[in-house]
Amino acid sequence: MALTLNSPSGVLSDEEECGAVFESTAADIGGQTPTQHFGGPFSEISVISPASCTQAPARKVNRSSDVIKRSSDNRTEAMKVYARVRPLTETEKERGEEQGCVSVQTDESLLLRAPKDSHSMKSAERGITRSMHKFSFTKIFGPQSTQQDVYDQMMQEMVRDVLHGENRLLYTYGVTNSGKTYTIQGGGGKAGLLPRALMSVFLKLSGRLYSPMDLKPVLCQEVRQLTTSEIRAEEIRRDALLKEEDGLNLQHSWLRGGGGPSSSWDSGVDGLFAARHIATQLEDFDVASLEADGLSLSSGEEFEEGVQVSVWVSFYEIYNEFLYDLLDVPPSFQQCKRATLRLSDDKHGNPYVKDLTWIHVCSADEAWRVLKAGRHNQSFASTHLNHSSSRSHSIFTIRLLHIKPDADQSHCSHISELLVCDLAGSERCKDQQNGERMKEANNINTSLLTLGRCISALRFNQANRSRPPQVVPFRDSKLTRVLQGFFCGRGRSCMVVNVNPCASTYDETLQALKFSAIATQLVHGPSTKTRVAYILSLLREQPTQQNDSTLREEEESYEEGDIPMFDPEELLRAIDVLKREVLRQRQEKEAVEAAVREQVWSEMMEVINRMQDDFSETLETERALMESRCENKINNLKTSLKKYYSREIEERDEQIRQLTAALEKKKGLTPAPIFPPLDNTEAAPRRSQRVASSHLRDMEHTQMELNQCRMDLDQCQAELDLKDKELQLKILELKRYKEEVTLPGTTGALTCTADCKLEESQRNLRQLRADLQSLGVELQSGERACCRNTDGAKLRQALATADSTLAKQDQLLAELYTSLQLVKGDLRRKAESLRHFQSTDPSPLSTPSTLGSCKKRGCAAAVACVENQPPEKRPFFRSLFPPRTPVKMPRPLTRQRAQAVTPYASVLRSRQPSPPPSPGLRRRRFNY
Ligand SMILES: Nc1ncnc2c1ncn2[C@@H]1O[C@H](COP(=O)(O)OP(=O)(O)OP(=O)(O)O)[C@@H](O)[C@H]1O
Repeated sequence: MALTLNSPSGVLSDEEECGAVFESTAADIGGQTPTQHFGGPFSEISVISPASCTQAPARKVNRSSDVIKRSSDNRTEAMKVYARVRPLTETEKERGEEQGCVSVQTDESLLLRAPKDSHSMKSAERGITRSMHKFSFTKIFGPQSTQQDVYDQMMQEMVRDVLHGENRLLYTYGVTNSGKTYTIQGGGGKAGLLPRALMSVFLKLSGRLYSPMDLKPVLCQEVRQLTTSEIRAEEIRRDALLKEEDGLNLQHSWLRGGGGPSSSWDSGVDGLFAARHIATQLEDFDVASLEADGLSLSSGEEFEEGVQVSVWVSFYEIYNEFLYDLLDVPPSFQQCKRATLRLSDDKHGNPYVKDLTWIHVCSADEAWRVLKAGRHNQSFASTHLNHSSSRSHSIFTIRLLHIKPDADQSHCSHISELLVCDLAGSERCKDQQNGERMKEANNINTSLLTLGRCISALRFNQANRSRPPQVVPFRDSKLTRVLQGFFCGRGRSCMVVNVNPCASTYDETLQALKFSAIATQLVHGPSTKTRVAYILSLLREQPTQQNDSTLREEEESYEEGDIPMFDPEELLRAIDVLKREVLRQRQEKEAVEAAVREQVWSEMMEVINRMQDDFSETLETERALMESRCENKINNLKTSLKKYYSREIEERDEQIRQLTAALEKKKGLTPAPIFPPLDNTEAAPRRSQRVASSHLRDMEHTQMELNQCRMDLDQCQAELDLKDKELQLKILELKRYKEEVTLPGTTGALTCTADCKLEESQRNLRQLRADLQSLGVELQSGERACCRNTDGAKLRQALATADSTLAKQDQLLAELYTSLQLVKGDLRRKAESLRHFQSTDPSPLSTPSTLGSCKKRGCAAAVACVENQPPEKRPFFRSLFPPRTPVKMPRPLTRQRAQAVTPYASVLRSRQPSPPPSPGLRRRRFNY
């Protein structure tokens, strides 16, 4: 059972990160399909060289945007990897190679099943690997796909891009005998991609071909102006090559007829020979008969007005890690040693094949004949898998010089090229019986392995941009050095994986597909013209009238690494470019910084919001807790206050009831309860109601106290009236005493009675004063309590009236005392005269009783000496607080007796024992 995996290759958008599948195994053994993803943005693949070519030293190449109207290189694109499965031949079917090990499931999905005798199946049976593998590609061409299908869906776009001035690379990869050469060049009467591309190019360039040979490509991608002699030499070279190709065709025909010896030449390395007669597989089909592809490139539409294109081709091979020029015609077909080519770097670091032969071609037929001539020089060998197996990597290049013809001197404005690389097939070395073939296989595998390592390193660097980059081993093989530019931004590449469906080559096919899976991870970055190589390309010497020798010297100087002198204008241009680059990079960094800041800000806001929510929750919990605690405290306080005030009110009500009872008892009435007993079972009112009722109760209480004070005052007034009456009576009694004293017989008795009455009056007065003092204290507190009430003024008025009354009474008493003193003095005189009279004339009046009474009078006189002082006139309230001098009481009144004396005293006593209110209570009562 096969599982469908992600389709990675070629379907990544520009902005997508590479999440492609490397390979997958499936499921017939019950394992879950493992996928390997490679992340990381592939914004660019290369920074080494610019996408477009460097400029020729000999000509001032205007690479302005008017030439390149279409620039698809300004965006990233995943590397396109195609797969092509060739059909099985009848022979292979007879050998039993058809075991269904390769099957195309969809246009993008290829399934490999390990055949029973394969190494993979053995490993799968041991549980090491899986028996099924599934691969995804940009597009899969099955066995029924024609060359035209492959060209239309794969090559056509590349040709168009090259015509538009871009660089493209097409290379085939696969095991030997898988159809690589067939795909590139064709076979069996079917033209491959290359002849079709040539045909397409020349069809599109019809009417725009630049026929003179005066401009020739040199170095990596530069142009040199040829002299007339050089042009002649180039013409001779081309004609010779075409003639050779014609001759080879004749020889080929003769050879195909079975006559003549096969020619071979020394490849130049260790006496290896390439079997030249094998190079007869390329069909001699007529490229001119090829149909024009669907690519519409109407004249004048895609090119700038006046621009013409000069087409040059080159063909070389990498054989056993040596480069051979396939267009360098040997002097004869005799055995000779081929010259090897050198790989060099220009001053910008771009590798190029030194002394490579470039042939100017004016038609597809000429180009095709050149290719065929070169192919006759290519190294082939007959292996046990392929009787005409390519033993080298062949690279055919079509280079287009975009030229603006000028009356004086034409100049090249742009160069683009198409590289078509037919790689040698990988194979097992142990299968090779021949030592040469084994060495070839080793070198082929080594170079292909290096290509795989380079792609892996590039993929790693793209996927892990934050980590230190891996060194890409381009220099480990000639093949990777030649192709390096296309992996580093010079242009885009396209890979065709040819699949041999034979069961016997299953293991090698699997390895090739795994390698291609790595390649699908690569992304081509934008080839900006602000890269280092491009900027350096601007810093070149201004071409002057350089002749050939100068150019040759210059070319040599590049190899020697000499530093040329730069033109000031070019330097200024380079500075402008650098400024723009700095600006661009700054904008990029700012965009990245803004994105990072945005991300950090959003994350911080998330954290802050979370913290805020947590704090709010905690705050809410704390608030609820505090509220419940405060509620409990308030309830407790309410309960305790309620109890306290209930007790307080009950006590006061009790006191009031007692006072009322005492008052009513005095008045002879039945007491009625003023306040009903507090009902504790009532529902507790609300706090505001409680406060209001508390205030009301306090007001009522104060009102009651005022009423009580008023009653006390009335009582005092009544007592004072009573005292006044008693004083009037006493005055009358004193008058009577006077009258009695004037009578000798009754003087003593009257005096004693007057003394007694006087003493009693004095005692009553003292008691009255003490009571008034207590009343004053009470009134002061009542006055403070009632200072805000309207009744306070009345109370104060009443008190002032009482004060004046008492002052009058004091004055009256003083006058009474004075009168009494006079009476006493008169009595004493009378007593003296009486004693004198008795001593001279004893009389019955001198009885012991009389003496006793005299003694009593003497005592009374002594007491009178002390007490009969005139009372000090003081204000009433000051008199209420006399100095605490002990008063000598003739008959001291006990407290109980004082209480029992008058009801007013009992009223005062009832107000004494009340405990002082607590400060809180006092505040509560008065502070509102
Ligand atoms: N799509 C195809 N349709 C028909 N025949 C094909 C196809 N592909 C390959 N062949 C045939 O298979 C044989 C081998 O093809 P080819 O020589 O191109 O393989 P190769 O991969 O280039 O081998 P090597 O790497 O050894 O050079 C040829 O005879 C070719 O005609």
